[in-house]
Amino acid sequence: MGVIATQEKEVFDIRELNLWYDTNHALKDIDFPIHEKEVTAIIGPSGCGKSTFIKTLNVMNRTVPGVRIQGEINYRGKNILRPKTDLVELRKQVGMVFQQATPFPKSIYENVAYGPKIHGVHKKSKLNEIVENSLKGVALWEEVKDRLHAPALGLSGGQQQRLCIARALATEPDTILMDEPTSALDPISTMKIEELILELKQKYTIVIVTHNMQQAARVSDKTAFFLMGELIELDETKMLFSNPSDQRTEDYITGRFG
Ligand SMILES: Nc1ncnc2c1ncn2[C@@H]1O[C@H](COP(=O)(O)OP(=O)(O)OP(=O)(O)O)[C@@H](O)[C@H]1O
Repeated sequence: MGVIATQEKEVFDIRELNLWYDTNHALKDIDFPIHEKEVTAIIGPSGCGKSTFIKTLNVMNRTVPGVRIQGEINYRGKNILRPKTDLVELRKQVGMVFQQATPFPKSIYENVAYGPKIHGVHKKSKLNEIVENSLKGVALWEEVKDRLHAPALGLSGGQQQRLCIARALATEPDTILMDEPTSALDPISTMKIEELILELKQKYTIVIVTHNMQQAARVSDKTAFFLMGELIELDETKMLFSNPSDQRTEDYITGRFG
């Protein structure tokens, strides 16, 4: 595995993470640091454990029947796999955006205001401010400011995905997890999300699962290559794509399999 010599601040420090779905050993002894205000991309062939890994970062898969998780996921110094972790608070800090944009069947405004309301913000002027700032944060404000109370499901796919990112921003997170956020989008909407990712990393730590190696190369600082549940290589993106240290990484990025 490529070694990263770094003084950067760790947001996640994952140690010997193992996950089984019944007898299927889906994540194997993963050691993985994730650094602040960087974009970390996860690549690898179908079924290698990318989604499983990213979902584990905000403990989304603990309730899947038959799941068993071992090891440590230290987030800002605390092991979030401990049973007493406050998952509502964790997910406020570590937001998630999925492959299919999943707005609630409510207005654009309500989609963004929902999270802050759950966390106790009820003052209308404060909610208005959060909605405006979050939508500006994803470059959607100009497109929707005159129809904030229209149904979110009336937006285009790309707009819906940006709305979902705005919804994640509304709770003032620290980290945003993105599981193939552009795989259902056309090239222009994809480009907008990629531009957004590069802007968001000024303020947030981002982890993105992608099938698309060019996308990983365009948006990420670090790239991790998974294969059959193992983390094969984690390195600076430029290094991983130009001079991988593991033959399996080289075979994958040069299209010999996958
Ligand atoms: N909810 C689940 N229940 C049982 N097994 C699962 C579940 N989710 C994933 N798996 C299994 O875990 C392994 C890793 O799957 P995962 O979805 O994490 O891979 P992936 O790399 O994200 O794949 P893809 O690129 O196709 O989305 C696979 O063998 C898959 O069948």
